[in-house]
Amino acid sequence: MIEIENLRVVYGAGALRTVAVDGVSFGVAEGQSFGLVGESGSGKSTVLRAITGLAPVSGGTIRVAGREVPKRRDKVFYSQVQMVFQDPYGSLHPRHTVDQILSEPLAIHRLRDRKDRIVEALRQVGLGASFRFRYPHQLSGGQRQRIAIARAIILEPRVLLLDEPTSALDASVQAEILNLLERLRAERGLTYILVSHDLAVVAHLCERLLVMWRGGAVEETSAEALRSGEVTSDYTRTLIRATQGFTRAGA
Ligand SMILES: Nc1ncnc2c1ncn2[C@@H]1O[C@H](COP(=O)(O)OP(=O)(O)OP(=O)(O)O)[C@@H](O)[C@H]1O
Repeated sequence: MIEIENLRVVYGAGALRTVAVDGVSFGVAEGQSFGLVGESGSGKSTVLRAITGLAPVSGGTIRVAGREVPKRRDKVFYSQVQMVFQDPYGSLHPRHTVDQILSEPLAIHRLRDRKDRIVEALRQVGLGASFRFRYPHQLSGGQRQRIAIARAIILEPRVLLLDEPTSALDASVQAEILNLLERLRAERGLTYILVSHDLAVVAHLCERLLVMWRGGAVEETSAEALRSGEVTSDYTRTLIRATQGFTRAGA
């Protein structure tokens, strides 16, 4: 479903030039959940932003469902690929109701039956129809993230790019959102790429993952190998040790 080959992303120029991602390659089969892990600044978010057209790709190729993505991502791309960000408050327009927030992608894609689609998307994320008339500040953090997920699935995409989707939430709400994401993937055959600094979250949701360091790929491995410690690189071993609670959560 997704093929990334030799991806390179360079921000800025001159003294401000930063090579954020260099020579990263991986593939994700349809229906699979793939994790990107690594310390802060390793380039995880940049990979997602490059796929969705929010970061400057200066080398390599990105294919979605066999098609190389066009330089300017088009409607076909956004009907296949949607992104969920870490901070649901920042990503939802504060003066728009849930109805307006969920209507926007439907209007852009000229889809009919908007009310029915909105009520159905709310149902899918476990919220009732009355939530249509609320503003983001009238929602809890978990409900806001459910709205962000509803907005991402309302166009019925095949791929969700999840950038730290539970990091801003309390532990109990985190678990609810992870369960919701797992259920949606199972029901809809969605393909996920999940960025998280939390190895327990990645091991819970993903079968395979790529460990990144300073913009490069350290190793591709499985959640199973993470849990049992059967990884090949010293860096991954250090990352496992540094992640507090991982052994507990993964045990
Ligand atoms: N818009 C930008 N302009 C310039 N440099 C950027 C920009 N966004 C990210 N970078 C740089 O690119 C590198 C990778 O950042 P990125 O956000 O992808 O890392 P990350 O692994 O997702 O980290 P975190 O978990 O802290 O978000 C960092 O050195 C960062 O400073």
